[in-house]
Amino acid sequence: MSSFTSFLMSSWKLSMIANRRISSLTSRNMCLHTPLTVMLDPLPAMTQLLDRFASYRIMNKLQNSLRDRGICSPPYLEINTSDQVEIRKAVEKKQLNYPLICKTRVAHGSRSHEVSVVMSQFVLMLLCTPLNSWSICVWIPGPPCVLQSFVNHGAVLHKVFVVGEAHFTVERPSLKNFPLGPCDRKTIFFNSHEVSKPESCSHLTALDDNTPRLPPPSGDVMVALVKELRAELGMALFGVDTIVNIHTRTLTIIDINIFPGYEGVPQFFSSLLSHIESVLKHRGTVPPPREPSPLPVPPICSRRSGF
Ligand SMILES: Nc1ncnc2c1ncn2[C@@H]1O[C@H](COP(=O)(O)OP(=O)(O)OP(=O)(O)O)[C@@H](O)[C@H]1O
Ligand SMILES: O=P(O)(O)O[C@H]1[C@H](OP(=O)(O)O)[C@@H](OP(=O)(O)O)[C@@H](O)[C@@H](O)[C@@H]1OP(=O)(O)O
Ligand SMILES: [Mg+2]
Repeated sequence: MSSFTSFLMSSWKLSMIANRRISSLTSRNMCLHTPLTVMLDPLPAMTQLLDRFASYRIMNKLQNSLRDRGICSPPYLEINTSDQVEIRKAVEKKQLNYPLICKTRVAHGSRSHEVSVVMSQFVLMLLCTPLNSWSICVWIPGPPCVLQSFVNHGAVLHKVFVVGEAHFTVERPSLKNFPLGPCDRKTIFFNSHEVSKPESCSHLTALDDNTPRLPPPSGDVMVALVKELRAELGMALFGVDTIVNIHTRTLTIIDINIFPGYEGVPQFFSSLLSHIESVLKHRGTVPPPREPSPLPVPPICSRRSGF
């Protein structure tokens, strides 16, 4: 790793540590100094979703409690190293399936939506070689990042927008199906906002006409997912991105977002007002939301500890 990259990594780690301290101090201070201030969502709960390592652990934990409802999240690995042998071993041990989708550890911000789909072990290695210190200039995700098994889902994303007790599901374009298993296709690089915004129109989302369309996920399953996630996160304003596996029909969680855009939800403003009214009405009568609990640490591909 170049000294420049180390410098970036150290700054980022420091800023993450500082952010955590600031966010916990800020929320405490705000409540102490302005007792009339009502926090709609606790800052520590929001801060954890800036880090995909944390949000993927939550998704992984959730699938244990929701497996009976046919909900899961794809297997993934936290990557903290450029050591190719170590990464290859970890991918094999965790039984991740190619293609693999690679996302930055930091989940929000302009550099956080550069994603790649890696088709084979060989290309995966290239991504993680010193080449990547150079490729940081074009923002190809490299360590720290997550590798997640790609799930074929017929190019439809079901975005769930949560506002307190209410939630709304909108369909968005998404990545098309790819052949399962390693193959010698080139790695695909894209920005998530080019494929999954309402107006997105990309060759990466274009399906053959004869690809069957799956029915949308059942309302009951969505209710169960949102209920569990609200309790787990201790939050009321967030988004969860889901897809339906075309082979198993399982509802699959791929991402959780802090206070998303709610685009395509005309009821957002009225729902937010109802939520605020409800929060004010029950103020002091309900226990404060849970602090984020320490999560079990999954296999990490690293010789260093995280931050
Ligand atoms: N495991 C997966 N299997 C198949 N497709 C996936 C998977 N993960 C992500 N995708 C595709 O990649 C897109 C971007 O992924 P993701 O939502 O994790 O990125 P993001 O940058 O956090 O996006 P957003 O800004 O919407 O939060 C998804 O909308 C979906 O099309
Ligand atoms: O608000 P911004 O433009 O910054 O973008 C946010 C975007 O909201 P938008 O819909 O208003 O664009 C969200 O999209 P939807 O889930 O709602 O589709 C989601 O992608 C966030 O990750 C983005 O936050 P960022 O990572 O950039 O901080
Ligand atoms: Mg996201």
